[in-house]
This record gives sequence, structure tokens and C-alpha cells, in this order.
Amino acid sequence: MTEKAVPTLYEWAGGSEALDRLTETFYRSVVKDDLIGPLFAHMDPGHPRHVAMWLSEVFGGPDRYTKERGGYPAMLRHHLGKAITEPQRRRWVSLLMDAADEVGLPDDPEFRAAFAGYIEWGTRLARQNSQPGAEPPAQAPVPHWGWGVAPPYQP
Ligand code: HEM
Repeated sequence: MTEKAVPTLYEWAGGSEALDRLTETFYRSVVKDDLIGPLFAHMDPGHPRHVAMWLSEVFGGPDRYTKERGGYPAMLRHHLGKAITEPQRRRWVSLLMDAADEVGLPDDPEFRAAFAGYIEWGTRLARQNSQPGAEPPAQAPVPHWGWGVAPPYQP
């Protein structure tokens, strides 16, 4: 019996097109939000696409954020000194999950658990690293997130 190959989270999500749709929709609601909108008032117009590139790389897609945007050190720099609060972090997560539903990212339990796991981890690091006086590592690889203990259900 041959075993099915396990797709990456990137493939399961629908690739870069799906992640672009996700971040476009997400940042449209972010900029209108009273709690976190002001943080993004001077956002680069390419921001949604850049974050989609980051997420693609994390979830096993092409390493475009590393090649074209400067990888982890560049991402880190964008958060330093922003003093993100816990309510702001929670709002960011909540709006992203709303956007995931709105654009129809796969909603199976395994995908959403893995997706939420990375988002929870990443936003907590972003909050910590954004505090005044934080000294996060200046260099680190872009994380590669997988399915964890619940690989996709493939009957
Ligand atoms: C998993 C969590 C997160 C990821 C993957 C992420 C990713 C990124 C990336 C890749 C950039 C740089 C984009 C570029 O190269 O142009 C960035 C910038 C930024 N992020 Fe995050 N971020 C996360 C969480 C957060 C949270 C929780 C907040 C605040 C509530 C936040 C606020 C910002 C801001 C204000 C910028 C700079 C925007 C600008 O002025 O251009 N991030 N983020």
C-alpha cells in the first residue's frame, strides 16, 4: 500500500493566491479598526503582499520573503519599538481569523489548528519583541510550521 504524501500547509491553504486574498481582506479591516488601525496608518501599500510572502514561506511555500524582503531580520525590524499591547495582539488574531473565514481558507480542524498555532505563537513573539528594551535575537531562520500532532485527514 502506498502512503499519500502529506501536503504542506501552504499547499493545503491554496498557495500564494489564497494567502494574498487572506492578507488583502485582513488589512482592509485592520486599517478601519479603532484599536489597531492607528498602528498601520503609514503602512507600505505592499504590506499585505509582503505578509502573504512571509506566511507562504513559514507554511512551506517558496522562500520569497527571505530572497526578496530580507528574511527574519527585516520582519523583526518592523515590530521593534511598536509596544504592541495584549488587547491589540488579540484583535489582530481575531481579525485574521475572520478574514480566513471570509476568503474561505480550508476550515477543517487539522488545518485551522495548525494555522492558529502558528498565529498564536507568532503574534506573542511580535508582542514581546515590540516592547521597549526588548532584545530579541537579531538573526534567526524563518520558522517552518507543519501540521503538528494532527496531520490532515485524508480518507
Ligand atoms: C504571526 C504574527 C505576525 C506576522 C507573521 C507579522 C508579519 C509582519 C511582516 C512580514 C511585516 C513586514 C512587512 C514588510 O516586509 O513590508 C510586519 C510589519 C508590521 N507588523 Fe506584523 N506580523 C505579525 C504580528 C503583528 C501584530 C500582532 C501586530 C500589531 C498588533 C503587528 C504590527 C505590525 C506593524 C505595525 C508593521 C509595520 C507596518 C508598516 O508600517 O509598514 N504585527 N509584520
